[in-house]
Amino acid sequence: MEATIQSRFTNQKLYKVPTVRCSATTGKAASVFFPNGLGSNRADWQSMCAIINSNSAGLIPYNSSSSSSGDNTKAPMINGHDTSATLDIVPVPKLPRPLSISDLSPAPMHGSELRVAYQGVPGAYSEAAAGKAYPKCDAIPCDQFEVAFQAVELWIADRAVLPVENSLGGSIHRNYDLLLRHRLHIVGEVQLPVHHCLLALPGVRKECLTRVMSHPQALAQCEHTLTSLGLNVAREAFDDTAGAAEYVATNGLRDTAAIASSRAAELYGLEVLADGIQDDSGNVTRFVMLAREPVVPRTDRPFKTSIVFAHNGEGTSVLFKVLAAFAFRDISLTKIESRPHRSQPIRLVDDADAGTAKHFEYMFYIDFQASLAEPRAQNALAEVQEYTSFLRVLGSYPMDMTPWSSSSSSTSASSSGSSS
Ligand SMILES: O=C(O)C(=O)C[C@]1(C(=O)O)C=C[C@@H](O)C=C1
Repeated sequence: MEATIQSRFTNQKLYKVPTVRCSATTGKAASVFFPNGLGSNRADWQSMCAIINSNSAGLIPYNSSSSSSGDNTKAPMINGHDTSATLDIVPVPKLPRPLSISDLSPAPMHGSELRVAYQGVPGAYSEAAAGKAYPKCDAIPCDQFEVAFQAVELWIADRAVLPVENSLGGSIHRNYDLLLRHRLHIVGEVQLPVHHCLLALPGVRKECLTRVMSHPQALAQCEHTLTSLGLNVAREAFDDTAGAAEYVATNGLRDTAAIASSRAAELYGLEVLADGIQDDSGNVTRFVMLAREPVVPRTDRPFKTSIVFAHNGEGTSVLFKVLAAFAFRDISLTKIESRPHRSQPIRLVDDADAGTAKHFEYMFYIDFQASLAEPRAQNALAEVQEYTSFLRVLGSYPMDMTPWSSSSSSTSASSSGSSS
């Protein structure tokens, strides 16, 4: 079966492309031939959109007979999954390319004073968190958490905004480990209600799906809802939610859906098959803001302080003593996390500035509700220092007090479009 792509501006027929349609009876995608296999990366996708827009001959020119010659029964496969052309290709706006370890070249500024690094591509929840933390900032995508740290250290960005915990999936351990390895300071936090959508190419129905891709946290946050929607299909992890949406779009995957935000659907030309698919309507992710310099702690508004400590002596009572140091001063803890740390030594510096490498079994991370400007917090930390071999304050920063309600931020799963 073939169809035409028409110019959006002149209605002139530009190319003919074979289409794929899901069989009404089996729900399986029919095999089709696509003349120029769609590219598998952002550059290919953008240049393809440019080709379509500029009427160049990237696809088979209309009236050409070449599509009917040769083996035209096979769709190109991406990792074993069917791809096909889509008639609903929506050219994506020119999106910034994520920074990577091998390419940390500064992104152009868009007139904003503050550049904020986040992990993922445009449409990721981390981008939304950066916008919530710093409205009107220049959000800079990075392909890994590590790169976001480096971007701030190398003055390519002024801040990084990174997820540390989700109300359903728990801690994002990688960022706890990176907080320890890098020298940045936590200067704030934002809580972001996370409202997931099931996205697919236009015209694709739920019955056609053999795979759902997303960030592992997002897959975990939607596990039960996917099952209740009858989607007992393969799950595939991706670096970030919006990246999964982009991958489905750029590769024309009609048997794969992505879990991502509605903004990702708009950016990558996907349709929302189901809305609010997170297992808990109160799904929230906590992000921290990082900077090269700490904020000056204050007492005129609620502050939180984050610390990390370790102890390499004998005995199990250290943790008990540390917790008591806060309890006796009526300081509430909002988080305690332990991370195994045997393989990486920490360099400890003594009063004579002599460094020694020490191995610790575990690192303990604690967040408590007090400002470092408060004497009770300073006294608690002085006591903690006595019991431990290593103590570092990761930051003392204003708490995110924004009220949000689960009913306004997300709703229970509902299906829309052609998914029924
Ligand atoms: O993939 C994204 O969109 C992200 O911003 C990452 C991330 C995470 O790491 O937890 C952020 C919020 C959601 O919990 C799901 C994924």
